Amino acid sequence: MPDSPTPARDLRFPDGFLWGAATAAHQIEGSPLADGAGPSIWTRFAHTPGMTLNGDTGDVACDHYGRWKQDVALMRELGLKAYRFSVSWSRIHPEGTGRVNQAGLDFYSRLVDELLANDIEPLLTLFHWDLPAALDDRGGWLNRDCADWFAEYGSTLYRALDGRVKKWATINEPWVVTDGGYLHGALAPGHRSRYEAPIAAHNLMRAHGAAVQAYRAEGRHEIGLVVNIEPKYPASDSAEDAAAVRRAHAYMNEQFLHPALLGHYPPELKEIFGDAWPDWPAEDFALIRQPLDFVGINYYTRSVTAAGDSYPLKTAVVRQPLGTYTETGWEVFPQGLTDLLLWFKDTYGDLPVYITENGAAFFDPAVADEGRVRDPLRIDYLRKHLTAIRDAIDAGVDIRGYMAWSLLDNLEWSLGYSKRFGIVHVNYGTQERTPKDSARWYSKVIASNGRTL
Ligand SMILES: OC[C@@H]1[C@@H](O)[C@H](O)[C@@H](O)c2nc(CNc3ccccc3)cn21
Repeated sequence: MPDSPTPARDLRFPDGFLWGAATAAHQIEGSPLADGAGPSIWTRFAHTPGMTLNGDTGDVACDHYGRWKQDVALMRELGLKAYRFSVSWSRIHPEGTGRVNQAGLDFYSRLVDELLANDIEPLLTLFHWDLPAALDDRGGWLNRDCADWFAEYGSTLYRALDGRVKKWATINEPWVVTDGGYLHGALAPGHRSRYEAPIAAHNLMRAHGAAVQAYRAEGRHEIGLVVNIEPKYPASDSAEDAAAVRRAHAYMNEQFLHPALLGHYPPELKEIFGDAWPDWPAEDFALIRQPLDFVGINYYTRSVTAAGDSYPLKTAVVRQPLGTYTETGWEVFPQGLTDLLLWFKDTYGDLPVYITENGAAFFDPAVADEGRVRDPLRIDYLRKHLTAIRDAIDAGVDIRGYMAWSLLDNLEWSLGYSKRFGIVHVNYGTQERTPKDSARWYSKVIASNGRTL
């Protein structure tokens, strides 16, 4: 008798697995100064000549501020169970603190009600990089008062929305904010200082802790932190490359999760920043380390890492000759997501995890005559990463949901509108939305809870 064929693997995801898609305010809303909103650092940065590709700004973006109702209808048509979005702080507090702009609150209140009316669960991110310009004028994340500013802003939203919003995240990707905005300067506010970066990073985490503390006083549901992490693999078995991996892993993957979940920094950060790494007050870690209900992990790629001359890590990322790369130059490596999730569980325990971002920019064709956008590479990317998540679940990682990045093609920060991550195509001239093949495929995945992967 031939061996029984390998049983087809049941790829079904756990009952109640939360399937959704993600966006961020500055990237889709447009109308940054409408209805009493104050400017953010991204409005200021994008209007500074030379800061963004082609001088692209968020003045119009996807006009979600005007088209939010049709966008929710589109989410409903696609069968999304959840929608991760961020709130523009300066719509709520135009000066960052103090005066509340009711029209700004009303926009998000209407959006949340429309989501709930369409059986879509809102996942709200307080801060997705668009700091009020008025607070940057007061030092921004370099000012220790930012913890109080952020807690005040969070409390304004908790009081207005908690109960309708039951899953909150404080900060999206503190690593990108500090590495891009304070160390290398490619992102707003465009600073380039190895002295400022650790201060901004530490204050972001103090602000995270203060916002969680404020939530425990005002809110009755769940709150977490969202980080971008990626596995670092040595380019060779040399001691130099092993040390480079250790530095790169500490700098990206542990710099924020360690203080938030363990109450201390990895020792490599002092090695990396040297005299630019302050001695932090012990009481800061009691503030930062607040019990969380979940962690959001944004996963895109891995880094094969060698010793090198990058600043300040002294590493190099080694391109893989046989690798597949996306339009943003990121290697497609789904196994890295499984490896990373197993590391997270081993390091931080059984805290629930949401994959709060995963997706890719590929060169998508224009909308074809029959109204289709063929994006097979994106379907392949998403399928492989969902399979990698399934592997991690089978290995015991408590993964509660998946938010595809992104619902819509949108403004890719300094790269402007040059990179399309959406499962829905946006014609920026007409603002027409066209679900890509990946959106249609994802709808079937959601409807079958992963069986049709
Ligand atoms: O780049 C795609 C998305 C971006 O549009 C989101 O706003 C942001 O949350 C986001 N984070 C990453 C993670 N990686 C990253 C690395 C270097 C610079 C910027 C992002 C990718 N993305």
